[in-house]
Amino acid sequence: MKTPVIILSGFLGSGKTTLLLSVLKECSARGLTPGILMNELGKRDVDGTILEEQAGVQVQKLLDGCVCCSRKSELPQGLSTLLERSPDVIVIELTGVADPEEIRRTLQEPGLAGRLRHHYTVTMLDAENVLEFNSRFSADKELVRTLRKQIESADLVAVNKQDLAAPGTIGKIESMIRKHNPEAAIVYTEYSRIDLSRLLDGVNRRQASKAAAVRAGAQTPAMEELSSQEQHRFGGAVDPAASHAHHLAHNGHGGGSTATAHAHEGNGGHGGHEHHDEAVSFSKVSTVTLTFPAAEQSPASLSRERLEAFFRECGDALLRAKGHVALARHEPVQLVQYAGTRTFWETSRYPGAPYLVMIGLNLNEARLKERWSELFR
Ligand SMILES: Nc1nc2c(ncn2[C@@H]2O[C@H](COP(=O)(O)OP(=O)(O)OP(=O)(O)O)[C@@H](O)[C@H]2O)c(=O)[nH]1
Repeated sequence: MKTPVIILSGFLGSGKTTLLLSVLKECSARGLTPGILMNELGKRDVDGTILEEQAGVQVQKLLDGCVCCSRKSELPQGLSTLLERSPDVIVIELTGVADPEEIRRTLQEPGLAGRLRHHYTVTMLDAENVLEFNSRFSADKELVRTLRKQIESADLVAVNKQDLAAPGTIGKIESMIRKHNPEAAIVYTEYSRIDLSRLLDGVNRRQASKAAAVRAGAQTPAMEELSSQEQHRFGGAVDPAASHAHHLAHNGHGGGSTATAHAHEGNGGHGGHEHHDEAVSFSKVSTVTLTFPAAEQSPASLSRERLEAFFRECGDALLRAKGHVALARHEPVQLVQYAGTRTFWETSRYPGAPYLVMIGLNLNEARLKERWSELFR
């Protein structure tokens, strides 16, 4: 029996992890065992920690790069590791700059095609900001193209953050989605609350299906049938030419001809991963991880206001920030999330050393680190 795979896609901060948390709850209510694969651009795993903390699940993590390009060769191994745990369904949360179509192609590779089937792709959109992306990212054509592909390859587009959207924008967003994807279902959500039967209907418990198959004296044909329907719906087998074109495109734009350009972590973040020489990349998105000085070296320490001003100072270059931060006045450690120009705060139970991951376009790492250290003077 092939294991169904759900792909969660969408730009940075659009609500993928929020959706994943409700998918996990629903899996639990349905008695399903999920396998989670989470990909992060940065070296630190903020979202995986949230899932482990809030949903108590084990997460297979692929950090420090994107599984649609620089970390692509690690995806099959990550999926195989998950399959060893015999999950009923696998959910892949992509980075905000991943092309879900590349993941679908990987699922069709020999070695995986017989064990996995694509079940559903959901793309989350940030209703407050999505209409500005084309002009905001006009200098990074590959990023614009990837965001378009996220919409094109979705079975369901969730226009999230309705509470923050300006009146009158919804019609424009819907027209934009329809231009790129005439068939996808569209839903309008707050905090990624969607009808999860769309995603989970057709996902069965392995044990239950096995028993049914034994009773029927046959394999479970329904699953295999769905798989071929899916293949038909999405154009059948992998088109090697299309795949090749994608990689040429990766190579040809944005000046990023090496893997380090896509999710480059300053400070040699990609060292030690031998596949990088052959990987290609496209976007100018990069990450920088900021750490905290020891408490005794930072008597003035950090406040929420100063940190929010620090984010604002980065301007349009900053796309996303997240981390567990230690603040002044003995406040408990905070999970801070900067997404779409807003900052969200939550008390964190993260027990490790505090840190902050900054994700942006052409981030100036040296300048960022200098300004960061000034916050503690
Ligand atoms: N106001 C508001 N905030 C939301 C909504 N959905 C999600 N958020 C918040 O937006 C922030 C980012 O949400 P995530 O679910 O982490 O987004 P993501 O797409 O997983 O982010 P990355 O993995 O970094 O790309 C979090 O602080 C969420 O609580 C919404 O509908 N309204």
